[in-house]
Amino acid sequence: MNESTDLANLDRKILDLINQRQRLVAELLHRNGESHGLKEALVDAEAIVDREDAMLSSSAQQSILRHIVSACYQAARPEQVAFLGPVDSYSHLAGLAYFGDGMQLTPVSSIGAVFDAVERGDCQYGIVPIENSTDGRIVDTLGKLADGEVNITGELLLAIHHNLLSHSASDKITQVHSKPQALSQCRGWLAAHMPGVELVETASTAAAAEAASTTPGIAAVASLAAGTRYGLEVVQASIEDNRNNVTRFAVLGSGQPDATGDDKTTLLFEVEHRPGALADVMGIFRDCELNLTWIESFPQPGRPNEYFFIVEFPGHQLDPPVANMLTTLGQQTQRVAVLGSYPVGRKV
Ligand SMILES: O=C(O)C(=O)C[C@]1(C(=O)O)C=C[C@@H](O)C=C1
Repeated sequence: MNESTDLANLDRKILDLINQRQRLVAELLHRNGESHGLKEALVDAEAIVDREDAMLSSSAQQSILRHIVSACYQAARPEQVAFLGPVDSYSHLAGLAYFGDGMQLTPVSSIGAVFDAVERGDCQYGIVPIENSTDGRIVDTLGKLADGEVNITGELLLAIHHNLLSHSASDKITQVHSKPQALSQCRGWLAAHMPGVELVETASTAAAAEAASTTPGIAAVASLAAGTRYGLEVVQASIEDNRNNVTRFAVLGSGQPDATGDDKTTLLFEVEHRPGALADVMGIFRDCELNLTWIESFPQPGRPNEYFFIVEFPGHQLDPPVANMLTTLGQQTQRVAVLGSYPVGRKV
């Protein structure tokens, strides 16, 4: 037997095992219904990747397992994830990294449409950017989260490296297209290297790459994957102003994930319009020893000078310190809504 036959035999065994696994998933879903969904299965799969003896890195093992887990679920019970498209947007790349490519990822045309698809039940999950390390919060996402129709069920932190992509050489570029957040993350580089070139806002970075592919003189700020898909040249790679540029994505769904021991909670609250109201709420977090990792204020539509607040802190809403804090907060604020308690996300 030569090495290539050995390898082919191993591959057959791997496929047999995956098929065996798929049948087991189908049986479990038939018996237990919705109680153990894809999201929980992905969390379980991550937890078993801890093999010191393995030659593959733990991130490679995780990525292989994620694809197998999602392909098995997809075959047993097809589910869809809505994302801001077209394909090869950063939201698409985040969806692939989180769910694996066995899952059906469905492009829609705006962040609002991702929420709508999950609310209507057309898609079981959605993935949306929530915060960028250079540019801050993503307003469209926070506005829709405040409606409270869907939950955050997970998160993923994606390293973002932008590229200037075009059919034209840099001295022939007359317009640079991209989503406002992406243009903003590169504003220093664009001011230094493309002075006087018109900046045009698009619905997504991948939509910008599509536009650049059809019109000479247009360049896009987008992912390398989008450049390859649309046959564009890389005029300049890594043009983000901050080398550690990271966007945090929220995974939307209708369920409430169980506690895992390494969770965080995203919370929305509204306080009375009176002196010290916000300080009183901060005192509740202090007394319950909950360390805030994010705080955002957001204007109340149609109520000048009034705001709602979104905060995040470690812990699950069913953990006793968090549950106690929620009871007190409920008594002292006008509105409290847990937007999600979910496992702390990994960075890819
Ligand atoms: O336009 C895209 O490719 C997106 O997925 C959206 C988005 C965003 O709005 O933050 C996501 C990540 C990057 O920060 C830039 C753009």
